[in-house]
Amino acid sequence: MNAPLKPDAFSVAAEIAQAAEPIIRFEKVGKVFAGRRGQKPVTALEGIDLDVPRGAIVGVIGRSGAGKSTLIRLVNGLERASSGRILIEDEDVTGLTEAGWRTRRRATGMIFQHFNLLSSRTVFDNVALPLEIGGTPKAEIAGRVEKLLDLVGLADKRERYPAELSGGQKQRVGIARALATDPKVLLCDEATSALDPETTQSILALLKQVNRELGVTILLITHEIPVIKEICDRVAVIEGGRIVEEGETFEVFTRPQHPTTARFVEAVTGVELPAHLEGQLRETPQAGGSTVLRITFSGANATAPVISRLSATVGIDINILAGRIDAIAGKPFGSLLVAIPAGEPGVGAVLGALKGLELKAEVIGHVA
Ligand SMILES: Nc1ncnc2c1ncn2[C@@H]1O[C@H](COP(=O)(O)OP(=O)(O)OP(=O)(O)O)[C@@H](O)[C@H]1O
Repeated sequence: MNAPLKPDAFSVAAEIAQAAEPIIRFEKVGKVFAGRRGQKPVTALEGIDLDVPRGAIVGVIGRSGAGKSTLIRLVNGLERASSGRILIEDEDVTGLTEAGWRTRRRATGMIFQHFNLLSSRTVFDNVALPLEIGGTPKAEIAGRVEKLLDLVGLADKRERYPAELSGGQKQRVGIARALATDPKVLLCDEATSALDPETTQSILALLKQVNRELGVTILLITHEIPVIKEICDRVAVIEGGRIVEEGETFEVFTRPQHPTTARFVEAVTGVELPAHLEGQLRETPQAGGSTVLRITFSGANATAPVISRLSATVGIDINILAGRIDAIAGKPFGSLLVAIPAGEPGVGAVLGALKGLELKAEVIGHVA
């Protein structure tokens, strides 16, 4: 009898390839809307190259009119690409017929900003709808819907109508309905934009649970950077119909390359000087004054007692002016603004010690 196969280098590599394999791939995708009544055509998307790895949560962020809705609508056939190709699970969907899309959409759930529930149907019947349309037997539908309502925490609301629910509860129904056909991909179109911050957090936690526990890949579009920070493994920044930056959320947030990205992430990573000091900031050191440094922490360093270590190493007083520590895609990241005595040896010694601790530091100015 053959010995059971052990994992070898090849199967490990295959597993890694599998993990990175895109479930959705955009290849040079463009979308031009024909101009209406003598208007010029509108180029909504141009040269979009984007991979959505299987099992990941990928966010696309951009301002109003950047092309986000058009991009996500291409993935379930609500819009058709004008150029390029879109592959879903290796199937080129660019030229699919409407009948082809009907089958394909069963593998792609979608949730919406305004929930799009049927007001005349109960919670149970809203969730059951995609299964009824797909011809699932009634007995099977009941079991499936019960499970989904348990998952989204609405088992006790099954006989309620949408008008009797809060926004967060409506979105939970939307999520249950989108998962009814057991899709591999969930598309989220500004799913939390109509919700208050606390409800947003609970819906994001549910989406993360759906991703991690059911293995559903999530592609979401949003104009809210906290949404990306909270749950996305990867982020693409879109502007004027083009992706201007794309990568792992933590990398993009901590080292933004494009000015648009920098502006977005500033809102969640930036730290500002107190107003009374901001006005006093000068480019040159002031005699007897202080130098203001921005220190950036990430990963393991973000939770280390850096300031006390630094103070002990260089033997000078470090005054904390402002700071923020947060988690980006689950990893700690922080910024501190500190003041140290101006001139040498203080500044040089502190910068040297920070480098030794693998922390990023920059002088942002001087105060009297
Ligand atoms: N059906 C359409 N016909 C003509 N132009 C369109 C159509 N749909 C979108 N556009 C245009 O395409 C561009 C991108 O629009 P899109 O709705 O994708 O942006 P968005 O980033 O989702 O914006 P918002 O957040 O405001 O919804 C805009 O200039 C928009 O006016």
